[in-house]
Amino acid sequence: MTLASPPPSPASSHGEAVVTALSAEDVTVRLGGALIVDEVSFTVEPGEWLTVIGPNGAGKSTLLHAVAGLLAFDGRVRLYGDDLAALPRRELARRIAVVVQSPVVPEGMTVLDYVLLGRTPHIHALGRESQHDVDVALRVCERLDLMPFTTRALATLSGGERQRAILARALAQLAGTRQALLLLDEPTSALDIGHQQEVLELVDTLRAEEGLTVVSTMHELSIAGEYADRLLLLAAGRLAALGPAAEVLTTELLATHYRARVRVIDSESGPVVVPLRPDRQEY
Ligand SMILES: Nc1ncnc2c1ncn2[C@@H]1O[C@H](COP(=O)(O)OP(=O)(O)OP(=O)(O)O)[C@@H](O)[C@H]1O
Repeated sequence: MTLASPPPSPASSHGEAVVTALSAEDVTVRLGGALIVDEVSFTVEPGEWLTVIGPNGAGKSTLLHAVAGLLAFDGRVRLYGDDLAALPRRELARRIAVVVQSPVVPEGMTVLDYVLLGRTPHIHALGRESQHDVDVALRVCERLDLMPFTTRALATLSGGERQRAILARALAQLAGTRQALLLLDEPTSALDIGHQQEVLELVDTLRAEEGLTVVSTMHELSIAGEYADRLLLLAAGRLAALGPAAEVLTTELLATHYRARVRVIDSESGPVVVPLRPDRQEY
């Protein structure tokens, strides 16, 4: 069953061979006169999961919003070779779905109607959603175990259920779209560890099954390292490190950029970051 983008095509819409899903070149964002993101460059391959980490205020959300085309920036972002600045907004909305930290949810809106909002870029101006759009929304709800909640107001859901509904809207948005990108800003910040796992496993499954390319931000470093193929460490708006978790989650880098004293334990699933109390040498 296809919910999101089918496995990416090896060619861009211009016909040339393209292997990179997302390419950011010298992305720079200024807000209120301040330099928030400073010449950040990176690439993400189709089906890859890149997670941006970094201390509070480093510019993670700002970078994600720039890549989503939601913020003005200098530099260049390409989506499967297509310059983001040249893409019509409607196409952008079909190809990039963003799950923001606290989305504005219309009061009283049911889960199904909220998920259907994801189909907006696919509906003709002044048109209504088609039966196909409703079918897509229902399939996504089914996939995310939301069927018992479709007629419930979103506001009445628990944090974990609501997070699944927000993800469902994003997946409904990308359904049937080739060369799509899922951007997740702190997708698990309000969730307990069980629900964190549930949401992240789901994204990972969809990535494997549908070839979704994912870029997220996250504070939980060990979990970020466990799910992402690579981590991008952002510090004061600049790229401080980029690579597999084992290369980025080091005591030295975390001490320098987070001012944190931590112990990094190697485990089967990757590095586990444990805070070290000042009066303790070891756990
Ligand atoms: N409109 C604005 N004008 C001026 N500064 C802004 C504006 N919006 C955000 N900032 C600043 O940009 C910096 C980066 O914010 P951003 O939300 O991108 O950081 P973050 O790394 O996602 O932080 P956190 O981990 O705390 O969520 C912060 O210092 C914030 O105060």
